[in-house]
Amino acid sequence: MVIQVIYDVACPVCLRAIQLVTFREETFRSSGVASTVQLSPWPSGAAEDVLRGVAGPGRPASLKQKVWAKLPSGLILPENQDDPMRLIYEMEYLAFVRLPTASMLARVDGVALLPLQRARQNAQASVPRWWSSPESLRLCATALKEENFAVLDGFLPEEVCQALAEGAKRSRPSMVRGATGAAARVSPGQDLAKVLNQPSRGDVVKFADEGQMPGCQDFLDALDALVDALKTSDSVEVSVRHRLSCVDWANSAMFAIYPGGASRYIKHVDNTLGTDGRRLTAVLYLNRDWCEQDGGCLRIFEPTMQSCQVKRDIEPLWNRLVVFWSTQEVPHEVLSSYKDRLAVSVWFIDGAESLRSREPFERLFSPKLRCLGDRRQCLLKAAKNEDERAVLAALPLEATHGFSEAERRRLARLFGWRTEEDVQRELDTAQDRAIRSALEKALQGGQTPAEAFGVKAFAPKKPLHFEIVDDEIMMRERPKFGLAD
Ligand SMILES: O=C(O)CCC(=O)C(=O)O
Ligand SMILES: [Fe+2]
Repeated sequence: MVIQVIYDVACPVCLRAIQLVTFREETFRSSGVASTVQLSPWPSGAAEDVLRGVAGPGRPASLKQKVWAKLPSGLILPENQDDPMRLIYEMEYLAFVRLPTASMLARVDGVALLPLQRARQNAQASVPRWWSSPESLRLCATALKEENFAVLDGFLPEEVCQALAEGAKRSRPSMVRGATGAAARVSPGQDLAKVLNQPSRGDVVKFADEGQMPGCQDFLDALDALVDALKTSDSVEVSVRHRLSCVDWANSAMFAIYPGGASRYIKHVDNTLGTDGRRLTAVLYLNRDWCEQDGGCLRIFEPTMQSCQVKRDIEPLWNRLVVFWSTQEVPHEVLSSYKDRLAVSVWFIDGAESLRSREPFERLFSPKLRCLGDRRQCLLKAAKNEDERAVLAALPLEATHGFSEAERRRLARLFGWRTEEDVQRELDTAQDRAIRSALEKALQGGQTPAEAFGVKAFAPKKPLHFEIVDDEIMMRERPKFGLAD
C-alpha cells in the first residue's frame, strides 16, 4: 500500500520535487507514520520492475525529465516534476485518513441509513413516494441534523430510473470533462488542458436543461417535493426547516459518468467558502449490480476539510438518493471507480446567501436557475431589509443580458458583495500564508524544503496537513486526527 514513484536522476527539477517528497516523508516518520512512497531512480532495474506492471496508455513512453507515480488504486499521476503537490496530497491521504471504527459506523448507520430503510419497508408498496410520509421526513431531517447526510433507497419509480439511465447512456458522446472550480475560472488563452488533465476529478458530465433528458422532469419533481416537504412539514426538526427556509432555487440536473479506470473526485466541499449559495446537495445513483470491487463509493468525512476521519462510504446503488449539506460539514470524495458509474446531481440554492456575492446574485436572475416558487416572492424573502427589498422588487426578473457595470456597483454596495478572495483572506491564518510562501520558495529551488519551512517551527512535533481547496493546495497544521487517535 505505498505509492510507487519513479524519477529521472539526471533532471534537477525532478530532484527538487523528490527533495520535497522526501522532506514530507521525514515529517511523517518523525511522527511515526509508516512509509507512503517507494522511490525508484530512473533508469534502474527497480524502475523497470514497477513499469512492467503498468499496461496500456498509463505506461509512459519515456521517463526523461519526469517524476511519475502510481497510486495503490492503480491511478497514474504522470507529471509531478514541476508541481509535486498532488503527489504529496496522496501521501498525506495514505498517511492520515482514518476509517471509521465499528462503533462509529453503528452510530452513523443507526441515524442516516437504517431508520429510513425500515420506514421504506413499512410503507405500503403502493405508495410510490414512501419518503413523503411525516415519519420518513422526520427521519430524513434527523439524519441531516445529526450526521449531515441521509440515504433514501428506492427514491423513484423504477421506470423513471430506467429512463434516466438510458438517456444518460445515449448522451454520453456529448458529455464533457467535469470541471473543478479552478478549471471553470480558467480564462481564454490559459492552458485549460493542463488544469483538466489533473486526475483530481475524472467524470464526464452533462447539465440537462428542463425536460431535455428522459425521466429528468419526473426526477426533479420528486426532488423538489422532498425539499419542499423538508422545508414545511411539521414533523421536520426546526433547525433543518430553518436552514432550508430560503432554499428556493435549484440548478439543472448534472448527469455524471465516472468511466472506470480508477476515475474519481478527490476530497472536496461543494460550497467551500459558504459563499456560492449551494446549501443542499442531492445525488441519485443509477448503477445496477454494483459490488465492492467496482469501487466508486461516495466517501463522506467528518466535518471539516481539516478532518481525515471517514464517516461513511456509501455505495452508488441503483435508485439510491443521498442528500447532504453542501457546506464544510460534508467534505466528501468519490473513490476510484473501476467501471462506469452514473450519478445525477442537483444542488439546492439558498437565496439569502446568493444575494451576498456577484455571481450567485446574478445567477438568481438567470432563467437557467430553477425557482421552486414565485421568482419575485422568493427574491423578496431572501432580502435582509427594506432597502434591499425595494431594489429587488424593481429589478427585471430575467436579466439574461446580465447587469451593467454601473448597476453592479450599486448592487455591490447595497448587498455588500464579497469576492471569494475577500472571504479566503479572512479565513486564511497567518500560518496558512507562511506555509504557502514556504512552499513557493521550496518549489522555486532557492531554499531547501527544510530551510523554506523552518523545520524548527513545523517539525517534528507538528505534522503538517495538505488539503486541496478548489484545486489549490493549502497546507495547515493538522488539528485533530494525528497518530495519537
Ligand atoms: O457522484 C457523487 O457521489 C458525488 C459527486 C460530487 O461530489 C460532485 O460532483 O461534487
Ligand atoms: Fe461534491
